[in-house]
Amino acid sequence: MSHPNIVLVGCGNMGGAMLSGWLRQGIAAERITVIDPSLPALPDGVRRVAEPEAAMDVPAALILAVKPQKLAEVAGAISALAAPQTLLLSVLASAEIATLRRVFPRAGAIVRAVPNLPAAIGHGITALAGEGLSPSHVSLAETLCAPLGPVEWLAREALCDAATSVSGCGPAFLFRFADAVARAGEAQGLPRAQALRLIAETMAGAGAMLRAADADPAEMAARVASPGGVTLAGLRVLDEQDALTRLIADTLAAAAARSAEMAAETRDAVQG
Ligand SMILES: NC(=O)C1=CN([C@@H]2O[C@H](COP(=O)(O)OP(=O)(O)OC[C@H]3O[C@@H](n4cnc5c(N)ncnc54)[C@H](O)[C@@H]3O)[C@@H](O)[C@H]2O)C=CC1
Ligand SMILES: O=C(O)[C@@H]1CCC=N1
Repeated sequence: MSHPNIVLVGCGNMGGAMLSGWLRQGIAAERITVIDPSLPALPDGVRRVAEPEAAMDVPAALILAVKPQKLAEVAGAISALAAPQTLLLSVLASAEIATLRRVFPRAGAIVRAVPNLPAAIGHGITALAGEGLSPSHVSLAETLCAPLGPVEWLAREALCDAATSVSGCGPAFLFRFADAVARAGEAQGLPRAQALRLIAETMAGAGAMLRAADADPAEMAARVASPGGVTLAGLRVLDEQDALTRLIADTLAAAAARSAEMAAETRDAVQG
């Protein structure tokens, strides 16, 4: 199979996870160039430059993985790399396709991706959005994101804020939950490290069951809770006045609102 040539702009947490995934998937290192002024250490064969060079070939895929605040700064330097034969794939939270189109007017197609941190170990999930894409652009976007874990296409770009709040930020919310459980377990006498091992495996196991089963999470909880038993006593606390549901709704609403706000900031920075 011939591999696309790829230019990755920004090789931190997310760009680094994507790069590892492509190499694991068998994409030849020689086909990949990383542009990052911090010049991170890279696997053998991957080309590394601090800034774009005049003689650089136009890539089949240009991946943007810098912080959203850097978009205006990087765009000037790399916009020539996004040509009509190029798929621009951006993982920037809150950079709208219209904003990206404004700074990359010649790009053949633009896809907005919402990945998450477990991508670093191949267990992420990536939500994608794009309009008017050709089958080959859809296929290339999926090839680029598949090494990170499953890929989901969103029905419309406007759902990116919601996807960011659910799965983009989701690992942070679950890490907080694990921390709270470990603290509570510790208060009941368990060593913290052991409490963390217990909750980490419990989250992984419950997640695997949720993914595999055709059941609703409420039914899954009911399978754990024996009538008059221990789980029910705990669930009553979570369910009292919908405490957990309301806390999570407020948490995700705050994240989605910030995502929309950042989209406006990024739009303004680019227009500025
Ligand atoms: N970390 C996460 O869980 C998620 C991150 N994202 C998005 O991924 C993007 C990257 O986030 P992280 O990887 O966490 O950030 P990071 O800070 O780990 O990586 C950013 C990289 O960009 C590089 N960089 C800075 N200026 C540059 C320039 N002018 N040209 C090229 N490279 C430059 C930095 O040296 C760094 O290596 C962000 O836009 C974020 O919204 C999206 C979903 C989840
Ligand atoms: O916190 C952020 O802005 C990014 C987007 C989702 C996860 N990290």
